[in-house]
Amino acid sequence: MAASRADLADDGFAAPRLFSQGVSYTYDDVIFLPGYIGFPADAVDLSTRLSRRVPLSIPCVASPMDTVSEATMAAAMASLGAAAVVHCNTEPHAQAAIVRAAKSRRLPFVSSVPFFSPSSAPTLNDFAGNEYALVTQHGDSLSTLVGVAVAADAASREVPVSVYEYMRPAPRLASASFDFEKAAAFLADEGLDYAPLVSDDGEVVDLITAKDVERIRSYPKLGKPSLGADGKFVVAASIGTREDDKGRLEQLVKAGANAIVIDSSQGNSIYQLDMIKFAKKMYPEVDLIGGNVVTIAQAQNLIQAGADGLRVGMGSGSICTTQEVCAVGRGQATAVYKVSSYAKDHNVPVIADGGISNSGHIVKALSLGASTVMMGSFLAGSHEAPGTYEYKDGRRVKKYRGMGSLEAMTKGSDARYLGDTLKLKVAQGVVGAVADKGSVLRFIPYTMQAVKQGFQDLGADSLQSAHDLLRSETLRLEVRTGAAQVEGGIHGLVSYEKKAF
Ligand SMILES: NC(=O)C1=CN([C@@H]2O[C@H](COP(=O)(O)OP(=O)(O)OC[C@H]3O[C@@H](n4cnc5c(N)ncnc54)[C@H](O)[C@@H]3O)[C@@H](O)[C@H]2O)C=CC1
Ligand SMILES: O=c1[nH]c(=O)c2[nH+]cn([C@@H]3O[C@H](COP(=O)(O)O)[C@@H](O)[C@H]3O)c2[nH]1
Ligand SMILES: [K+]
Repeated sequence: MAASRADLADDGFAAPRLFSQGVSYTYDDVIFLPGYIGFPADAVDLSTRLSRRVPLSIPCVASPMDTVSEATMAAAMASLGAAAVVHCNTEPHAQAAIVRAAKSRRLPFVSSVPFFSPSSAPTLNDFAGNEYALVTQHGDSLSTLVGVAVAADAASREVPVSVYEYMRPAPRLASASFDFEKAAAFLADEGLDYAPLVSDDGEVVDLITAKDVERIRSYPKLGKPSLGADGKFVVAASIGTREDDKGRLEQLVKAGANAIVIDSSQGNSIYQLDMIKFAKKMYPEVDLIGGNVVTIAQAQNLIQAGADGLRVGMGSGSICTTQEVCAVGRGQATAVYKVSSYAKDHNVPVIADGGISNSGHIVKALSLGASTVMMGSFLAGSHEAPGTYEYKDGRRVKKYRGMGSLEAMTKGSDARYLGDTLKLKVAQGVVGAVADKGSVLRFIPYTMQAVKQGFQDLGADSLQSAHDLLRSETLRLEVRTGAAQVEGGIHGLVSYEKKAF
């Protein structure tokens, strides 16, 4: 006998019913009921939008944090079809330089190769762990390339000598517009171990080595990169809402930032509304992402002011203490669902920001209406995040800190972060460390494969299809009890090894 309509309607809750009970739920609280699989997992299309006019091929965004998003992260994320938002905890010209660096190439990395002038006498330390350095007329990227210095050659001298005594002649130059396959073919065809990359206007942008090629070849094949209308990598950048952020905004737009994120924990402020209106008037061609918001009323104000995207999440971040300190915020599943259900009617994509620690959280965020997820801790242990690895209790870790931590506030955002309005500084974030996760070029593709499998289980072959299932109330979900959450995790084993891929 076929199940009755009433039986079907009673099996699990539709989202509007679940999220209207006065309970703040987060990702782990809820679980989706499976749908019908009518297609292979590989057929799932994860393409999406960061904001109204910025398409991405995968729904991942790196947080605007100084331990997450600088040039290397931005280039790697764009080459994967995702995007990074370059943080603003630095001088405007330095932030703009990061945006420019990431946009000046088509390779999935930015190496921090040092530049020397021919007369300089660097020590091995000056190579900062790099095997090579570029020698240019004036020791900067804008002057003519005259040679390449090899660290081993510097190390073999008893005392530092001028670079020109041992530098090697500059090999044939590769174009900074070469993508990875083209650059790899160039090195192979020319039989080179390394080649400097030079932009169309003659700036020496970087150096690619055969070792880089080998390393990148060991990762999953790169997909469709995120390219803007300018044909360059999509790179976003953040600003604050102070008067001097207007100058920062101008520099970022000039550097080619494809989207601007106004970075605040509580976006529904007169300061942000004024900044959105100003930016939309001055730079109508650049997408503006407002936030953070967690309610429909907040979202409404930002959308009315002209926001092209919304960042959703308050207190959900792993390093975040806002809910504890200020008693405001919302469970992230509820926040994403509520804001998305309003923003969709205005064609404004939602970024689910914070609280992502596994692929299941990504499936949940996207199926609850988000167009992308923004991640801090998930990416901060990667090779591409700023900073160097350290050892803590025998584990290789990288520092990860909240932008509202005392340490980050005193680093640079002092003025913007309370400094000039409040005499007494109170932290809303902590400083910590996260485990080494290897390269984002390796673990993001695996994570996206897991997300595709989740979508397949739901019966959604795209983000749009997941959103349709949600809105038509075909997608069913339930709250998990504490015991159900324990059951859903690994349990009852004496020991185990957890290896995701
Ligand atoms: N997503 C989250 O839950 C949270 C994120 N954060 C992160 O920490 C960093 C700092 O966040 P916030 O403290 O919210 O920064 P914010 O710059 O928005 O606010 C800091 C303080 O400055 C004030 N302010 C801003 N513009 C002003 C102006 N033009 N004139 C006078 N006063 C002004 C604000 O009202 C607030 O009191 C950001 O990177 C943010 O993403 C911090 C807390 C929570
Ligand atoms: O309360 C906070 N205090 C802070 O100091 C802070 N710094 C960042 N953020 C927010 O956390 C997000 C990253 O969260 P995850 O590590 O969970 O991915 C980020 O994307 C931000 O939204 C903060 N929140
Ligand atoms: K938190």
